[in-house]
Amino acid sequence: MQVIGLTGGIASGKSTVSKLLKKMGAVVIDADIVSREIMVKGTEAYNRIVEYFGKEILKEDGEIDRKKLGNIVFADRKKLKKLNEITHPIIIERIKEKIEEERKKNQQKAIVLDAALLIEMKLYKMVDEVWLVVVDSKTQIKRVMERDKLSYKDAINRIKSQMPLDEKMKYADFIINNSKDFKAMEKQVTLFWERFAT
Ligand SMILES: CC(C)(COP(=O)(O)OP(=O)(O)OC[C@H]1O[C@@H](n2cnc3c(N)ncnc32)[C@H](O)[C@@H]1O)[C@@H](O)C(=O)NCCC(=O)NCCS
Ligand SMILES: Nc1ncnc2c1ncn2[C@@H]1O[C@H](COP(=O)(O)OP(=O)(O)OP(=O)(O)O)[C@@H](O)[C@H]1O
Repeated sequence: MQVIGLTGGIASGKSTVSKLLKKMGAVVIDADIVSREIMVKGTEAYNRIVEYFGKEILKEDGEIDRKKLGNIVFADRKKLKKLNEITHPIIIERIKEKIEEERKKNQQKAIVLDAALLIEMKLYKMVDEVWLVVVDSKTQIKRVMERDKLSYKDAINRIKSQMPLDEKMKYADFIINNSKDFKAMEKQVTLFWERFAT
């Protein structure tokens, strides 16, 4: 079974595109969900994160307060680097396993790996094609601010913590422009999917 690596900057529309691909018959592996699963209470990642960031980042139930941790790491490059060092090797291993599990089941038309950091984490090496969702900078800032209820400055900080779009473009086999409405995006995705799945 072929694997599509779906990537793009924060709030570019990856989840929106992957929902559509799911309807069309793909199974989706979401790297953000994997990143949540590998740091629940009691895991190796959890222990190392608490050791480095302190108990202040925990909620009352002892789980990691992701909003708090996000606010810390997206404002401090060194701390983000540390969080990445702790989590990325574990996320990569878990994604590899998930791809293998889906390959064995062989129930869907394709596997979609939805990962904002597909290039940064070198996950693109595991996929057959890279699809990049792009959005113009103004629209991206607006969507981040609205969806995540962030200030302009915080939205910019998050966008800047990722690889610049022109760098990502070098790795892309196909580019989905999501600066316009849902319909315009759907049209492009349908065309790419028809070519891919037939
Ligand atoms: C910082 C954390 C706690 C914030 O959690 P939160 O639930 O608020 O956000 P969520 O995980 O859903 O991520 C939302 C978006 O933020 C961006 N983002 C997440 N992690 C990173 C990172 N390490 N570097 C740059 N951007 C990131 C992505 O665009 C992602 O889609 C969380 O993102 C995290 O643990 N990140 C480290 C693991 C990681 O790199 N995950 C992304 C795998 S592709
Ligand atoms: N074409 C569009 N027109 C208007 N709003 C859109 C469009 N595509 C996506 N959005 C909205 O923009 C926001 C970001 O989209 P989405 O959550 O799919 O991005 P993402 O790339 O998965 O984000 P992240 O990297 O944070 O996981 C959402 O609120 C979504 O509803």
